[in-house]
Amino acid sequence: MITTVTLNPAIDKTYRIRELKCGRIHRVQQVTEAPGGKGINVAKVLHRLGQQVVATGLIGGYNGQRICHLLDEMHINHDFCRVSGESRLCLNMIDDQGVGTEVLEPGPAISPAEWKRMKDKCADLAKQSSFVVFSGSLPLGLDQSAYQQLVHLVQQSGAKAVLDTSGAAFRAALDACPFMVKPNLDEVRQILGANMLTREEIGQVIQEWHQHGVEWIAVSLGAEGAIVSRRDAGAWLAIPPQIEAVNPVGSGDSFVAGFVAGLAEHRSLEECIQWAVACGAANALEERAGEIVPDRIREFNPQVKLVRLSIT
Ligand SMILES: Nc1ncnc2c1ncn2[C@@H]1O[C@H](COP(=O)(O)OP(=O)(O)OP(=O)(O)O)[C@@H](O)[C@H]1O
Ligand SMILES: O=P(O)(O)OC[C@@]1(O)O[C@H](CO)[C@@H](O)[C@@H]1O
Repeated sequence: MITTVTLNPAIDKTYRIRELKCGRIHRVQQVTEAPGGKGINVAKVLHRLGQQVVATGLIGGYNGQRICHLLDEMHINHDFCRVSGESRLCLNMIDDQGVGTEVLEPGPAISPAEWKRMKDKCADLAKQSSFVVFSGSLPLGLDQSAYQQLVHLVQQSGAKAVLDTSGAAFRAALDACPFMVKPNLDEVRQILGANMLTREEIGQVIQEWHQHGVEWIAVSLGAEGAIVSRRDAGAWLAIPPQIEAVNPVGSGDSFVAGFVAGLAEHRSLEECIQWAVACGAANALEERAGEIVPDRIREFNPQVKLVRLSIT
């Protein structure tokens, strides 16, 4: 079984708007709604790939009920910790040019008792899981060490932790040596406090994280693909097929899902990378995050190019 942990789930709303301008009234052309938050997107893709998955995390209020209802409709197993606050709404407004503008609520405030229940649930689910995937931002009230605590706890029970988050929470979690991390390039820049990064500088960071004990590192680069590195095995630049993206929100989550599905099926290193990149590209063609078409992944998979890099 694979467990996905979303500490800050969301109802993802996508608005199609002709032209977005501050200070104006906008009439929405089309509205779509989906259960979201990064870990929930990972669960949706894993489910589509035929993996046995359970989605957990902290969920509350009417939005929380709605998220559970939407997951039930998709036949996705979930086992969330209920909290007293209201789960958030995340808005993505896409204009006629295809430019997306995201507005993300902070999420509810979590009490120490709610956090304790979350840790207990993670420990229980980890005992039944080969992989536990942690994705997304932290809701209010949680310490920046939240992922560090959870990664430590699940890896103690033998499951492998995969982490996709940003900022201080990411930095702190590195101390617990997650099995895999997947920041995007902006997140790496933010972690290092750098505006620009050369390929060599990305290589140095990857080396540093490997030395820390992280086995797999993927730095995703949007339409340009990803740099993926395995400790003691080297690094690759993976280039996706060129596509006309519809909505790339959730491509990172789809990448993580594809990668973990490959690992769970004991596929080769190259196959895991290609599958992940194909999933990311397939997601970018859908209106809703994580609702990829498996046939499209099979179509894209052989089109993903792998170039060996000499950065590690
Ligand atoms: N426009 C695109 N065309 C082809 N492939 C894409 C495109 N956008 C994303 N991908 C694929 O998906 C992967 C992940 O995308 P990206 O780097 O945007 O992740 P992210 O920023 O973490 O996304 P999110 O946080 O919205 O899930 C990329 O490495 C790439 O392989
Ligand atoms: O605030 P976070 O957790 O960093 O990001 C939340 C979010 O933008 O990420 C997903 C796409 O990756 C969306 O489903 C969701 O709304």
